[in-house]
Order: sequence, then structure tokens, then C-alpha cells
Amino acid sequence: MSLLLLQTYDGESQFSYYNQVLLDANASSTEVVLDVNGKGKGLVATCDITEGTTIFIERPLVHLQHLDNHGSAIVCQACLRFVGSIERQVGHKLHCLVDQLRGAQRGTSLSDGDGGDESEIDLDGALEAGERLEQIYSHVAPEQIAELCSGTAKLPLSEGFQLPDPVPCRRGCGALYCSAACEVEAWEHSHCLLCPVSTSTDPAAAAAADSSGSAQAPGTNSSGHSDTAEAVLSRHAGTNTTGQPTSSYDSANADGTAGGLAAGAAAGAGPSSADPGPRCTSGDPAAAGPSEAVVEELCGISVDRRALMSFWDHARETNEVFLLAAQVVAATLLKAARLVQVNEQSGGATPGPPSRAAGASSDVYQSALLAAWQPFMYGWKRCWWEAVAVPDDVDDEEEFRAQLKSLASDSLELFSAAIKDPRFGPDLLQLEVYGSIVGMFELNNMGLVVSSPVEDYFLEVDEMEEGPEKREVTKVTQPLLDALDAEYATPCEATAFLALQSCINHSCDPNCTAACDTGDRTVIVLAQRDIPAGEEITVSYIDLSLPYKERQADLRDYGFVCRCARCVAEAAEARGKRKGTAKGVKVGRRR
Ligand SMILES: C[S@@+](CC[C@H](N)C(=O)[O-])C[C@H]1O[C@@H](n2cnc3c(N)ncnc32)[C@H](O)[C@@H]1O
Repeated sequence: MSLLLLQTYDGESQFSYYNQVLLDANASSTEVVLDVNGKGKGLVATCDITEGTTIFIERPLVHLQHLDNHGSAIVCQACLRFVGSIERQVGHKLHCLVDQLRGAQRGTSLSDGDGGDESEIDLDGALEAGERLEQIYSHVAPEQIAELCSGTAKLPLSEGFQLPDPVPCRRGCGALYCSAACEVEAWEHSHCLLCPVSTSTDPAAAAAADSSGSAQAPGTNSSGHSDTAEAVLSRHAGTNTTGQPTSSYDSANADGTAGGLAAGAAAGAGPSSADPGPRCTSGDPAAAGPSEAVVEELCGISVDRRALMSFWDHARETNEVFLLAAQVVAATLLKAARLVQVNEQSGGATPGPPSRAAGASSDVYQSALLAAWQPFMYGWKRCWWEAVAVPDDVDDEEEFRAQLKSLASDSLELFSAAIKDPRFGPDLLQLEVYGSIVGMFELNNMGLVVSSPVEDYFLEVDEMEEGPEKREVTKVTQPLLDALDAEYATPCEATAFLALQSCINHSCDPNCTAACDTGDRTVIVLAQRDIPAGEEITVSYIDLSLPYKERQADLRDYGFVCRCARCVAEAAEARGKRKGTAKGVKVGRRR
């Protein structure tokens, strides 16, 4: 059954799809070739390209800020821009850091108290966490962290680093955006299905969302009043079921500790919604606490928000890539449902699938599903559990792969309990399809890194001319810098899938770089030397400074052995050396 979505498509349809993608990305100097020297499809220059040329600029189809990065960077969940203010970014980082360290200490004492296995108690870890906590508090008082988090404290020179005011998700799940437009974009893309906060918190928004696929203007509540990030967060995410404040946008407790931001929890180490403990809520809907068992219908798709929370919890505890897979499934379903809806509204006169009411067959729904699936149709390669490289410490490969498959099966079961649309048949929620989507991220994803304005802020202070003014400023900033230590420069880190960038093959001597440093989620592919027409466009997937063997080991994660010119030359050189040694040719130092 799943074969419909996983069938191999003819070259013609791929060709026309990629032609449109090239056009959208303004990539007129390249073409997608379906087989490049046995490496599958690749990108090839159609004309001479000079060094420094921007080959194309592209936005991801789906992306996710790494969960363990939420404690380090408050960013727009749609475009990854840093939001809020320098003060809040600094306060949030310290808050999460403190909470994480406290968690490390608590974890130890808990297993101690439980009379658990002595060998599982990480006393060294607890000691280290304690020392780091002491170090932080020797520089910054808890009240200062609370003031930075709440925005009441002002840092010198910070007005030169203005960040957009955060716009909260209309349901108040904890996700923040840099603008109303970004909130709408995320909502319409997939968040309207994936947001775990139930309708009951804002019925007007849900009603509007249901009728049009987009709801009321974000940032306004049902009475039309403007919601601030703080208001929404404190209403929905600010307290969990134990009544503890959970967000660094809440004012932290007087001792600065109960704000409850646990980077560890956001990273998947935290408690489940059934056992709500402190959580980092920046963009982490699970932090909003369990919602009521409200089943809604959006564009004809049924969503059980409470079941969704269980899916979220499982993904946070096992593999965040399931959240990306959920985005793909949700975006595909929504797009298919909208295609059907548009056609129904136009009485079937416009091209597209006719309505069920008008006697449509299931083929109509399948063709809408296939049209919506197209952006991902050419990206998948193998199921996750088949594609993953077996870690060195695994003895039984078969068992390892069976475990991954079972994990994916659990995740899909939870997702299927939350989101249903029988009109489109069972294909999209088949295990092989789900596994192929997860596998697609394993083999094709691109890491996005957006540098932090906090780093720029501290650099500007550092670069001030020596003198009384700098001394005044550093009196305030140096303790913060000392408390943050290496954390001060942590960028926003995310992972993404892009239609065109994911066609570029790897080389250990690449002619291009792909980077995301503009702070608007766009990826820029840049020629780093002159590229003659007909040459393949290549980038590096790995750290190129590594020696041959380590590069090959890293590339195993992408499922291939690199045979680029550099690898072939280095392998030949190594073979030559081994041969020379075997023949007794002198190598190395003479005794
Ligand atoms: C991001 S995709 C690149 C596009 C891919 N060729 C395709 O057909 O979609 C990564 C996959 O391409 C193939 N690949 C990329 N670079 C390669 C290389 N240098 N040698 C062999 N295979 C490569 C591997 O199968 C890898 O898993």
C-alpha cells in the first residue's frame, strides 16, 4: 500500500519538478542531473561560474531548531532569527544553564535516594555541576538572572543590538516568532496540526483556523486584544500542572532558581508531560504542559491535541528527527486537504481533484496526496533503520536495526493516534513511508548555524577603546561573561531539508560552500573557486581537516564511501606506503 508514495518516479516528472525548483532558487547557472558518476542525482554547472558567485539561495522545506539548543538561543521558530533582547538572551542562557546544572545534581541525589545501582550514580558529574553552579553564582546573583529574564535589567550598549519583539504562537504553546508573518507561515505550514495546545484555550483562533486554514492575526486573543509573549507564555506555558513557572519569560523566583528552564529537559532528558518538571519553553510546545483531550478538525483533518503531546514526549525522549517527520506528514496532509478544498469551492471547474461530494473516487484524494508529497518524493532514499551506520560499540547489527524500527513504529503509532484523515488512505501513515522520511533526514539534512547577537555584543564591548567608559561598561558585562563562560557564543543550531541543496553531492575537495548565516533561514550556495561549465557542483558534508580514514568514517553516516579525487589520491598514497613497507623500503627513522 505504501508503494504509492515510495514508488520510483520517471525521469520526466523529476526533471520538470527540479526545473521549477531551480527557477524558484534563481539557480540559472546549474541543472539537476539524475545520475552523476554513479552517485545518484547531482547538480552540474551549465556555464562557467566565477569564484565568489552566489549559485543559489534557498529556503528549507522543513527545519527544526535542535531541542538541546533551545536553552542557548531564543529564536523565531519560522526563520531562526534571534528574538527578544540581548538582556533576555543572556538571562535565558544563564537560567537554562543553572537549571540544567541543578538537574544534573538532582539526578544524582535521586538515584542515590532510590537506592539505585551505585554504578549509575555519576558523582563526578554532580561534583562538576556543583562547581560550575558555584562559579556562576560567584559572578551573578540569582536576582540578576531573574531581572535579565524578565527584561527589567538593562545592559549598557544593548540598544545597538535591537532584536525583534517575540510574537507567540496564537495558542500559546511556547513557540515564539519574530513577526506576525512568521507566526502565520509556521501555523499554515504545519503548526496548526502540530501545536499541542487545545482549542479550548482560544476557541476563536481555532474556529478561524478551521474554516480557512489560517486563523486570526497572531498576537491577538479572541477578544481582539493584543497578546504579548509574556502574557501568552504566562497564561499557557508559564505554569505546568504543578503550578511551577516554566519559562524564562516569566519572572523567576526570588532565588532565581524556580524559573525552571531545563535545557536538559528540552534536549529530551526531561520528564514527560505526565510528570511535569521544569522545562525550557522557548519553542518547545511540550513545555506548555498537557492539554485537554480536545479533538479538533482542521481542513477536514482530525487532531487530538492530548495524543499529540504523547507523540511530542516520545520524540523528545528518543529522536528529535521524529518531529521533523511529523512536519513532513502534517504539511503534506494539509496541502492535500487544501487542494481538495480549493477544488470543492470552485465546483471542480479548476484543474485539480474534483470533490467527494461530486462523486469523486479515492483516486482524486490520492492524486491530491501525490501532488502534496512531491517536494519529498525525490528526497527519500532508504528507511531510517536500514540507512543508519552501525555504531562501533554495537555487536548485533540485526538487533540494533530492529530496535530502531520498533522505535519508529512506536513514534508512528503515537502520531497516528493524534492525526487522522481517512480520506487520503493509509499510505502516508505507513511505517515504511515514515521510516523513509526519517531516513531522508539522516542522509540529506543540512545543519543550519545562525551566529548569536550575544557573541557580537560581547565582542563590541571587548573592542571598545580602553578608558573609563569601557571600565564602566565591563563592570557590568564582565561578570556576565565570566558566568556564561564558553556559552556566551553559542549560536542557534538547527537541521533542515532543502529541495535543491539536498541534490548536491559531497567532495573532500569541494568547489562550493553552503551556509546559513544571514539569520533568515536562507541557505546560500557560493562558488569557492572558478567552476567550468559541465563540472559537478560539490560541497563538503564533513570536517575537511580530518585525515582520510576519519573522513571516511564520518561519511559512513551518509551511507557511502567517498571516491572523490582527493580521497582516491590519498588512498593510493597510503597503499603505496604500505607496499613500500612490505618490500622493506626504509620508512621512518633509522635506528
Ligand atoms: C544529499 S544526497 C546528494 C544527492 C544524491 N546523490 C541524490 O541522488 O539525491 C547524499 C547522498 O548522495 C550520495 N553521495 C553524495 N556524495 C557522494 C560521493 N562523494 N560519493 C558517492 N556517493 C555520494 C550518497 O548516496 C549520499 O547518501
